[in-house]
Amino acid sequence: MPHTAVPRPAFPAHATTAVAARATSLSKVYGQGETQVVALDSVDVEFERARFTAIMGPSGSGKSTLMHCMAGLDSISTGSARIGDVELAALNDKQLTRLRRDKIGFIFQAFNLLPTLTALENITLPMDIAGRRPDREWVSRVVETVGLSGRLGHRPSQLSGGQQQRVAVARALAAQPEIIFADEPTGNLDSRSGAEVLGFLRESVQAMGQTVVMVTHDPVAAGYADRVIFLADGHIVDELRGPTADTVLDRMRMFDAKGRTS
Ligand SMILES: Nc1ncnc2c1ncn2[C@@H]1O[C@H](COP(=O)(O)OP(=O)(O)OP(=O)(O)O)[C@@H](O)[C@H]1O
Repeated sequence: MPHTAVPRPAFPAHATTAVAARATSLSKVYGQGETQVVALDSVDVEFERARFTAIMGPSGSGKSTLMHCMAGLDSISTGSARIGDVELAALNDKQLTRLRRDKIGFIFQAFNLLPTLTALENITLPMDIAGRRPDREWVSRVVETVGLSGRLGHRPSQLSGGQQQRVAVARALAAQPEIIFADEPTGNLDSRSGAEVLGFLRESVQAMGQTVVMVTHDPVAAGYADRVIFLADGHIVDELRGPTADTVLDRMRMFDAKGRTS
């Protein structure tokens, strides 16, 4: 389906790149000596702009580590992690904080909303902190897309889990980040609310040209993505384009069978 071109603000240096984020020979080692764990072992991956990528793999395979390293939440050991053309390892703490604030959106399993603020205040909070004036038209479009129009004055405690997660999705989308990283964003939701949230993420990619990278264990969630990459033992072992829940499940079964026979 064609993507609607949406004017994007602020980051002309990246506007021509088709890749929103890239890892090259990225390794991450925790600890030293006997307790050393190689969480990522020379990973090469590109996250294409205006695409929805899911990261899957067994527990401990390195999914969260990859996401945290790419999002500048964790340092890398060797190799390279870039957002657009920016090499994360070259930034000092202050620059990294600014990059995360200005260019990256986060959606976590816990919604991380501030209880004393309304839904709308939560949505615009990152921009308020950054001293950026929210683009009202854009925020309205996001709010409408995620179906929150009638709930903007509510505080998180007055919203259902699904609605709270939609606020978290809207908060990530409203600032028009270069890339959104989502860690099990539907893990705490019932299947209907989860489907809604995934539908909104899908819509944000398709209609708004957003780039989304999502860690998930759920083949149904991965079926909303354009592409699934599979991690095992800190390596990317496979990828699937145009996945469906069934093809993802088949691929996972294949890995399980291999794991049992090898
Ligand atoms: N801070 C840390 N210190 C030491 N080891 C760590 C740390 N964080 C992660 N690890 C190890 O790195 C490996 C990869 O962990 P990671 O959390 O990335 O896996 P995951 O695929 O996200 O797992 P899960 O699906 O269970 O969340 C694991 O062996 C884990 O124990």
